[in-house]
Amino acid sequence: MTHSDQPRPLQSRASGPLTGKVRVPGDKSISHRALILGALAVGETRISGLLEGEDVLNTAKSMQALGARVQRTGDFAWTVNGVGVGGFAQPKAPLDFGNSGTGCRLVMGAVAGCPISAVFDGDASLRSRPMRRILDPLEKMGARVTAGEGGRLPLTLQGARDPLPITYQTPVASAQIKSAVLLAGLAAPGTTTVVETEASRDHTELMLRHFGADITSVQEGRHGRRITLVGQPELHGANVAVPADPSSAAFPIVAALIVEGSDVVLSDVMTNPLRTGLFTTLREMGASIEESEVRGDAGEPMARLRVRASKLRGVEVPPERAPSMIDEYLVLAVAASFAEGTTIMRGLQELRVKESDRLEATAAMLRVNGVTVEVSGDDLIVEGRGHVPGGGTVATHMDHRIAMSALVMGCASDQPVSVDDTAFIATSFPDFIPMMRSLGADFS
Ligand SMILES: O=C(O)C1=C[C@@H](OP(=O)(O)O)[C@@H](O)[C@H](O)C1
Ligand SMILES: C=C(OP(=O)(O)O)C(=O)O
Repeated sequence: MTHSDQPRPLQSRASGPLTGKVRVPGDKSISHRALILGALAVGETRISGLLEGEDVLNTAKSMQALGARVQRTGDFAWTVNGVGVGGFAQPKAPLDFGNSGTGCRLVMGAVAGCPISAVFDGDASLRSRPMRRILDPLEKMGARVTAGEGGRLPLTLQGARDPLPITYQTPVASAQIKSAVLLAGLAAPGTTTVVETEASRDHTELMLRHFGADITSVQEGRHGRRITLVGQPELHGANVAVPADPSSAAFPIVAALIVEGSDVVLSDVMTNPLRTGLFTTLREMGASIEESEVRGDAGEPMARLRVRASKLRGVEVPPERAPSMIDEYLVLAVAASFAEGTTIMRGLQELRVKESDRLEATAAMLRVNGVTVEVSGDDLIVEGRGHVPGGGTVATHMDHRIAMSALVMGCASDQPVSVDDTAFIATSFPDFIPMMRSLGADFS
């Protein structure tokens, strides 16, 4: 487990305009994948801009424990010398993924295609999250699992000696399920197919192609995808430049929108359309977010974003947008609290199985700060009044995104907003507090 320290509370109070230019850290999803694919490739992978947050560092450690050589060569610069598809060694100790669902679930997929056994574990938050959604397809591919009730961590996964290729329809839109199946499918002969009715982030597909795999993705139905991977490729080491994480950028963006007079620039923000639902929604609410310097690397687009304080209005966010902004609803709810009018966010059932029950935790964060909010089934309804009273203490429940969202809320609320613990921010955005202070935020 990663956090045994005392909780680190913090208070956020209204400040003058936020101004300046920042680059938020590397994308978390891409960072995990670069380490894992580097470990499954033959030869050297050089990664620049890696997110050096606890979640990703735990994935790096697990790759090392499975036999890859992982080295830090400079600031955010890492090399991985891989073992080849199916080549993981038996780890000598349990693999500890801390707070990270992505690291744990993707590595389960990679291990499922190797004839080794590994124990997977994590912190109290990760131990409470569902793993059956990953274990079910991996068992179909030949892996064997010994787990506690409901397939929770800690669990032992015995990879398949002769993994079977499968066609798998994901039960929920989840890039973690899709990626686990594809990573296991690398070691299987023939083709592994994943069908999703709602497209989820496609970083695994893009990066597999970049490392030399034969993988195709075609539209399936209105919003879905059918992804087909040819098994047993020789992946070759590659260079990966990790763009800035749009899910981390979301926090300074919303802060700039709600603090009067703000003008903030964010460089290299990844703008993969399967990740930009928040930007679409904020623009519908009236946000001024200008894109320039648009470019791409290894299939991942990125841009410079200029964000200026804006008068926001309430909107309705359709359920089919959820996969492209699944981690951003917490901070969207903060923006919605400062808007004029009602914001309805539909189809948020997946928020209940993140680092915390984010649907209830978001509602509690707003309520304790004087915002009228309702959870109705899987929908979140926020009554925006153009200002937020604040004055509350937010329970973060081992969840980095609750802590950061609450601190953003305090940047413009009438009274300061307190959070009970900022320690988990280090899982995804270690420099969040100093970076926000550099823009002018008042955290103390
Ligand atoms: O594949 C990924 O990198 C991620 C997928 C999403 O989870 P689900 O696959 O559970 O939707 C997201 O919430 C998580 O932060 C990162
Ligand atoms: C859900 C998240 O991550 P994970 O599933 O990797 O724990 C997140 O970062 O918001």
